[in-house]
Amino acid sequence: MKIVVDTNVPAAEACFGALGEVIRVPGREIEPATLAEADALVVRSITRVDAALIEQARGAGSPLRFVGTCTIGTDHVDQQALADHDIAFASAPGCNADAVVDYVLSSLSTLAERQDFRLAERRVGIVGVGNVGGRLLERLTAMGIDCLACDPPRVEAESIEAEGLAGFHDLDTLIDECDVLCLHTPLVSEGPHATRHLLDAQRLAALAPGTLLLNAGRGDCVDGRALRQRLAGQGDITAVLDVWEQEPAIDAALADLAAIATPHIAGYSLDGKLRGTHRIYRALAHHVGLPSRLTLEDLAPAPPVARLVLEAGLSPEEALRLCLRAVYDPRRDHDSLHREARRQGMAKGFDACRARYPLRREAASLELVLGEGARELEPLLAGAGFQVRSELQAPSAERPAVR
Ligand SMILES: NC(=O)C1=CN([C@@H]2O[C@H](COP(=O)(O)OP(=O)(O)OC[C@H]3O[C@@H](n4cnc5c(N)ncnc54)[C@H](O)[C@@H]3O)[C@@H](O)[C@H]2O)C=CC1
Ligand SMILES: O=C(O)C(=O)[C@H](O)COP(=O)(O)O
Repeated sequence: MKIVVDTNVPAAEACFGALGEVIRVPGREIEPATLAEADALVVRSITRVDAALIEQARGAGSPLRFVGTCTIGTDHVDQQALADHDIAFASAPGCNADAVVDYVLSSLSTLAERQDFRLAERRVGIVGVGNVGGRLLERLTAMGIDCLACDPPRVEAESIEAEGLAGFHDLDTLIDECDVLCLHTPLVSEGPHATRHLLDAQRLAALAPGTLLLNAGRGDCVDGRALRQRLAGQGDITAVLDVWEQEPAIDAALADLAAIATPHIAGYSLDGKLRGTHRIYRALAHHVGLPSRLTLEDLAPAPPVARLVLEAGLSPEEALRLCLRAVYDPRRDHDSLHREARRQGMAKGFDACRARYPLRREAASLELVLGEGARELEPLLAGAGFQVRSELQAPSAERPAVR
């Protein structure tokens, strides 16, 4: 079996090599000719697996019978076209959701320092309460932060009482009542809950001065032109943008105006990427009737920063920021996007940052040991997703490296 795999998929040789011959191809270079002899295709989100790719590959005799994307989002895959050609499909729901939540928490904490506010005094609106938004809601609530949630498709599909969704609100209520708006919606082009330009010019104009807008869903969910105009004109709101229209050739002027601008890496923890690879490895093995013996734990190395000891002297805000930055500091990715864009132009720079992404682990991989004087930080830091123990307890027997 020949398996074409995007070069940005980690551990592909270890996983897919056990099932067949692995052929590495950069995601943006995958075209019909690449699939001439491929039985399986494994991508991330930058490869458009559309009807044209499938029809031309099949027309030229490609034996393709499986496509897997090691990502949460599936908007780059035309699933109907795959079904029409009897090609199986798998994705990796939730694989990097915790990494995105780390990104959000660390970005908010960084802006709280820069703009001198206390996160605990802000109300956060979460739009799209699935794997990412749901975990964000859980962690923020556990940290004692007031949140409002918006997810009309869920409210419509589920029984409100049974699922405890009574506290959900519509988007315009979040816009009116929240200081921070976090977007975690998929890109849906059609239908009653379409998300393309969900934040359009009108909604962007309705954001109160001082609002902090964070988009880590899909770039097309926000009207980038209107956002650029609001930021350039009034300059009274703050934007944290990880996703963009027309990646990788994104609007450089918008990137300059964003307080934190990153190249679609919110989910780029090693843990998240390995979970994605491993899910697709298992799906492909199942599809071809082979055993999948490798476990996720086989793939993940020990985290480089395994433990921090906190003693008295830090405010809750300082402690939170320090611990979040020990796993992820968004300023690094913001700086590297701007540096690489200056060096090689935006499109190449954007992709270069993603291709050479430094090692990053998730909050759950870091153990925090609280000394006597730091005990009161426990609810905040455990709520933020760290493993927390007090000095007097025995060390935890086993570290959950990747789950
Ligand atoms: N920036 C990054 O690196 C990453 C971005 N993503 C993006 O985040 C999206 C969300 O990820 P998950 O939470 O794992 O997906 P999910 O499918 O678990 O949840 C998405 C939620 O959005 C809701 N939704 C759909 N349309 C909506 C609308 N019009 N208004 C409000 N809510 C709406 C859905 O009902 C669902 O509950 C992915 O589809 C992907 O596009 C995911 C991972 C990494
Ligand atoms: O999982 C998703 O959905 C994402 O957005 C990915 O984390 C993005 O990673 P790439 O596909 O751009 O490598």
